[in-house]
Amino acid sequence: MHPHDQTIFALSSGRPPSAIAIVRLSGVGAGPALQTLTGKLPPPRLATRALLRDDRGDPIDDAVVLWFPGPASATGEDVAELHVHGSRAVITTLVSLLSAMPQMRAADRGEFTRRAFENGKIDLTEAEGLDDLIHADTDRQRRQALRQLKGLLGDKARSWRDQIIQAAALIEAGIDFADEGDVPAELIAPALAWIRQLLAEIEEVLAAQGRAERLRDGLTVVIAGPPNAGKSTLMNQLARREVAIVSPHAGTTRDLIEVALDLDGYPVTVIDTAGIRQTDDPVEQEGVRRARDRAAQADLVLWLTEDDQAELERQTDGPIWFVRNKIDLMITEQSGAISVSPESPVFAISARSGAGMSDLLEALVGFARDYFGSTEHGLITRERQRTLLSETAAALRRSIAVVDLGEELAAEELRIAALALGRLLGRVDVEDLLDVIFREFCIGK
Ligand SMILES: Nc1nc2c(ncn2[C@@H]2O[C@H](COP(=O)(O)OP(=O)(O)OP(=O)(O)O)[C@@H](O)[C@H]2O)c(=O)[nH]1
Ligand SMILES: [K+]
Ligand SMILES: [Mg+2]
Repeated sequence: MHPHDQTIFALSSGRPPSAIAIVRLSGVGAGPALQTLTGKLPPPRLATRALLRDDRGDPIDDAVVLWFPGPASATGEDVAELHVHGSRAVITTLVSLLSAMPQMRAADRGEFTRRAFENGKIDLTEAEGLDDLIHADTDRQRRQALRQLKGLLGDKARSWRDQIIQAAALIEAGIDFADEGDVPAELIAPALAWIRQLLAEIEEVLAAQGRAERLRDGLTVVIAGPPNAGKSTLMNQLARREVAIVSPHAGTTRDLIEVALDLDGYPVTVIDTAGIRQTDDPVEQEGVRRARDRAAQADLVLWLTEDDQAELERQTDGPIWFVRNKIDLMITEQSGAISVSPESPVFAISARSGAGMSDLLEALVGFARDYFGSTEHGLITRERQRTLLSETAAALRRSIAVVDLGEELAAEELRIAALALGRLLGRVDVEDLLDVIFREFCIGK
């Protein structure tokens, strides 16, 4: 336990006004605060109606309060929740009353979760899962975050760490036995077999990753092409609202315009760009420069033109789909996927009428499916986790490689492997890291 002398509080629900607002408190002062506001402590873990009063005894609000005495609470400390009416006036009054109480202050970002972590309620991978869950935009992201929150990676890491420590103990026992000469092979062989088995498991998890990290970040699709091709019109079609200005004037779009889409559960960011052409207008030149830059970093470029002879400008080594627009103006109106060659498909659409859009959307969903792959079993969702797991695997590999040179060297590598897993779980020297991780959280979480 890391007892904090400060009690923290925060508005844990969204921005007021709202129907109901939840103010959460954690720390030794949570009980006294509840008592001061309501006159008495309610029974634990039971939603209880109570009239909140200020320090002069004037009523603030008719509320529902909850009392979770520690350590059986979310943070491991005493926790109180005040469910009040979500008006700015009620919340302001409540916050100023709480702030005036001794040893009581507003919580930093993620501070409730940090206390839960410090009190051993969750490990670091679960904290990361919690953060992902709060920020999940799509269903697939939500499911992935929930897997992490359930501690699947944490459970694995804990079990690997315990086994590595046991394998190291086997080897070290051998070293102690062998006062002179070599450690008996009967002790080393099973330890080595065990390490190989663990290495294989970790490598399997590492191989399945990458995809899961992608799901966190999403896929970027850039719409590029010559001016007036209808890029902004297509953008609006995909977004199903008027995010970008459309006009017959060539050079309308200058800035990059982004929308976040949920394509069949996959998070996709679509970016509309300035029409690419030679121009003397310095503002438009800057727009063209940004368009080229962004296209070069895209996971997929939709090169939109209204002329099927048009030159495709290749700014990226990545995939480019050729999309011919304004087919409503053509005599032969073939719409949809014209060529289904997977490397360079060609589509014909009318961004204005929507003709051919369903084929294009279907192809985009297919692209997203391939890009993200099967994420159902991905356990790693962050660079931090991948780096530490790779370090673990590397140390295990080295321990196998050096065992012939000396058992002490192998045991040392195993300690390094166990340490990396300890960091993954947040058990060892991660103090500096904690600030970085929890700063990303919401206030009140
Ligand atoms: N007939 C027809 N007109 C279209 C279609 N798509 C876009 N337009 C028209 O083409 C003109 C240019 O459309 P925008 O969406 O502004 O084109 P843009 O590529 O974003 O243009 P810039 O931002 O200037 O590069 C507008 O007048 C649109 O209404 C289409 O499918 N059919
Ligand atoms: K335009
Ligand atoms: Mg435009």
